[in-house]
Amino acid sequence: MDLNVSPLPEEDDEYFEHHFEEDVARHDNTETSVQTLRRERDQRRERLKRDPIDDRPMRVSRPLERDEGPAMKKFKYDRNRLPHGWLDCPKFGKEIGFIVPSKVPLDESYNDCIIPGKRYAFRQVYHLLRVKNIKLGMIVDLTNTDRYYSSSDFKKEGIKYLKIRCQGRDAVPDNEAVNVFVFEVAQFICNQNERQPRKHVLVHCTHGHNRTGFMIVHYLMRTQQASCVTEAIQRFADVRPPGIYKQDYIDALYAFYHETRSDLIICPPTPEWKRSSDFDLNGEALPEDDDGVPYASTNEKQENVLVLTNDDVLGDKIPDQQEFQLQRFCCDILKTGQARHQFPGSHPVSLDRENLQLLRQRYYYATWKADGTRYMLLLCPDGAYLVDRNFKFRRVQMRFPCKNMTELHQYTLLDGEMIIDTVSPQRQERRYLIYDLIAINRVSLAERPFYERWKLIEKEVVEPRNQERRNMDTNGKPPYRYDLEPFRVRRKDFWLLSTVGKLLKEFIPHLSHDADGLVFQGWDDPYVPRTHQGLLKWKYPEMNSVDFLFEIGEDGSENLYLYDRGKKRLMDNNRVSFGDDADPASYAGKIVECSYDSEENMWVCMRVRVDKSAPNEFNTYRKVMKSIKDNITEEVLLNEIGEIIRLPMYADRIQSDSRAMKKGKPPPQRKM
Ligand SMILES: Nc1nc2c(ncn2[C@@H]2O[C@H](COP(=O)(O)OP(=O)(O)OP(=O)(O)O)[C@@H](O)[C@H]2O)c(=O)[nH]1
Repeated sequence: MDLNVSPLPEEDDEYFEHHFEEDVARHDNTETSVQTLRRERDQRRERLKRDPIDDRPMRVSRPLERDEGPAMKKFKYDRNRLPHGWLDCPKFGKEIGFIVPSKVPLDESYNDCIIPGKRYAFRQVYHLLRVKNIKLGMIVDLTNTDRYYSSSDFKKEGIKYLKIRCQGRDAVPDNEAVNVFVFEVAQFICNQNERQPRKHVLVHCTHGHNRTGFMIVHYLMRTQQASCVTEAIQRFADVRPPGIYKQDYIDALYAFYHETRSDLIICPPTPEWKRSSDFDLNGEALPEDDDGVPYASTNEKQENVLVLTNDDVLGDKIPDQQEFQLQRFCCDILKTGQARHQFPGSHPVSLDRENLQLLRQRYYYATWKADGTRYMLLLCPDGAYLVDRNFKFRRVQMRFPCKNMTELHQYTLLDGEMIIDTVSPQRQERRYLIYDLIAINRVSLAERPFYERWKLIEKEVVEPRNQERRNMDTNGKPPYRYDLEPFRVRRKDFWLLSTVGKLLKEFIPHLSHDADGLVFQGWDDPYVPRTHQGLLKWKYPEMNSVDFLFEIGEDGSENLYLYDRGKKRLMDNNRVSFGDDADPASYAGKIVECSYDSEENMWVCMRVRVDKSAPNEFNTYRKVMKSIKDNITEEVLLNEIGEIIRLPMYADRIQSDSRAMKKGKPPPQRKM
């Protein structure tokens, strides 16, 4: 079938005038009716200007002729056609909390096509809700077009209007759109003055079933008004029968929340009012989305990503305002004051001859320096948020029950490294290695000694997940599938200094992920945000590195920059090599991590840091250079540690720690 869908803009005005005259001729010629008709004509014209693509007529069942004739007029008049099945689709459902699911209200310009009893514009919405004693405070429009009504009057009425364009049909709303929906609706409902009557949120797509139901199910899940997907889908179906009637949407919800599909949920058949209109005259489904907008098929299977990398972007973007709130929480808990845009995570300094003395003065444990991507992880009841080094948050669908096993964590803040374990040549697993716990359920632990925080990681975070998983396994089919989460979670191990030799020679070479050195962690230290002079990192000398900004000057010069108190600083006399075949121009504007080649007296680019947007501070560079010059080799380090552990202060504490471990407390050493 030849579908001609191109709008004919040059003929629009003529078309509107023609129909205006026809309409006037059909009505009595009173001033009011002419005025009403003129207003309707102008509204149609406005809508077309606003949304020329979406408003064009698409559903034509025969080829168009280029001449002006009755067929053309009929075709053009279709631009005000009703959405398929709209007329007989029930207007709105019962409230679910403070949300009312609805079909799209169509403004007065559609009145020609709707007999009075069936009209459903915002005038009718206000009236019908008033009868039910419901006050409307917010409208969420999930349609993919602006052709149904104008939103310009809502502000005057004191109603918040939110447009989230969702294509519909085969494509479920994307994860970012869901994040916006849940955040905005929750903000609106929760921030209302409790002493005043609560206002409701009207959510509509075209018919108020699939996209609307999908969003509401997400909302119920994330606000914990439903304990599982089955319950949420059922609750929506109860208030807006028959609920979601697209199998793909139901499957996507189960998949998103990592739940096994329940046999209790059977996808209802397409309602009668929709079915009859889903086919064209030839009985074929038309290639349109639910709003009559052509859509690109999303059925093409996404390529399976076979190789995991540390640069993969994990999780989904969240609204800026939500990000700001979460940033504020982290800064408040760590008391980092005004600098809210800066990542507040603790950062170690390089080991050199000077700070090596700290190992003698304070009690340290050691761990391998896992080489993946640094994230803090903020656990909220509505999901978990990965916090990267740029202090950007992305939502991941993870489950973190509390120790009491009935609630989920509410603002628990972790710190750790995301690594990729190569389990076998064919199998990789992403794993988050937690090495610190900064807050539990909004209570800061930052002042508590490290060893307490470290113990609590297992008790409060890891063990409840494992226990729930075991319980589910013994109860039969688990509704929640931990194995489908985007990464696994484990506490990172720390060892007595006396085992550093073993750590370097036996443990690190057999690790199933990359490691680039050691971290020395003060066992009694509080959590220190940003640079922590007492937290020490030792890197294999060839891995000591600096992150530069690389740029090519107008004269073709290759320049390395650092930051010096926030300003770009050119590092004169520092040269970089990218390898024989590499084109330096392809690195321009990027942050490059470089190691130092002492023989050639130049930097060697190891990789591009896509996780960082700024180079190292000059101060960091100075420390790295010092540690390169000091050249603390494995041998120097082990000799030094050999002496330290014989010091009385260390020997005593090592003994008491070892005794404590033997008394049934889990030893920190564990095979991976
Ligand atoms: N504190 C701590 N950090 C660890 C541990 N294991 C791995 N790391 C990582 O080590 C990083 C610090 O080492 P750096 O070599 O400075 O890491 P980097 O990402 O290259 O940082 P820059 O050189 O400053 O850009 C931390 O940000 C963590 O990502 C650990 O057990 N404890």
